[in-house]
Amino acid sequence: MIPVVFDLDGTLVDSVPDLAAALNRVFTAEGQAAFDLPTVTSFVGKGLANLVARAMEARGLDPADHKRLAASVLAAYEAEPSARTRIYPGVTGALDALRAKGHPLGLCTNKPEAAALMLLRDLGLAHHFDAVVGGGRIPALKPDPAPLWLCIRELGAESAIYVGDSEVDAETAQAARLPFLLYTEGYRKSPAAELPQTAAFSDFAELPGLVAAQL
Ligand SMILES: O=C(O)COP(=O)(O)O
Ligand SMILES: [Mg+2]
Repeated sequence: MIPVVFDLDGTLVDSVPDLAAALNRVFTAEGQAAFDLPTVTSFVGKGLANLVARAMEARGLDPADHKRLAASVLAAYEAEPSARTRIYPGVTGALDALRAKGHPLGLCTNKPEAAALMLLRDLGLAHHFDAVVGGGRIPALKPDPAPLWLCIRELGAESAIYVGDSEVDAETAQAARLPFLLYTEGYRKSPAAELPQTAAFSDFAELPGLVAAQL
């Protein structure tokens, strides 16, 4: 049975409140103003180091401080990755239904892998996934398709259906030439119709049917 591989932030979970808490803890300690949630949301998608770079740019900080600030934000995030993070409605039921049909499930996120694993464990999602590839495992990040292919290989497969929420995910699937199912309620910046996609859904109850339609 073909595997289904999921993105994490903005697809399975709304994690921005914890990302914002970690970012703001470090930035306010530096004497900088805190960011609101929509602004932090606009920084998400290409990993935590990139999120910190975008935040530094917004506050006009010296890029020479990036390594130090990125390490501080990662430490703050790893200390509390899940307290404010919520699973989107219907996710658990959809994962159960796909597994019951025999689909191996994978997770491919740009979030640093250790933090992603902590988050999955804290929210009781870890047991659903047969392979998890996060940021830092290999040098490449999505939209480079290499992390997605690594996840698919770890599932013992040569193809998959990819499910994500963002421009980065759509580009990743396109580069990999794999079917892409777009979750429309995540952190996408442009209109859903503008992203290359196989199909889109706004409710996880629709996902098992959409996957079945690809077979
Ligand atoms: O960490 C990010 O920037 C985005 O993470 P994602 O790949 O799970 O959406
Ligand atoms: Mg995402």
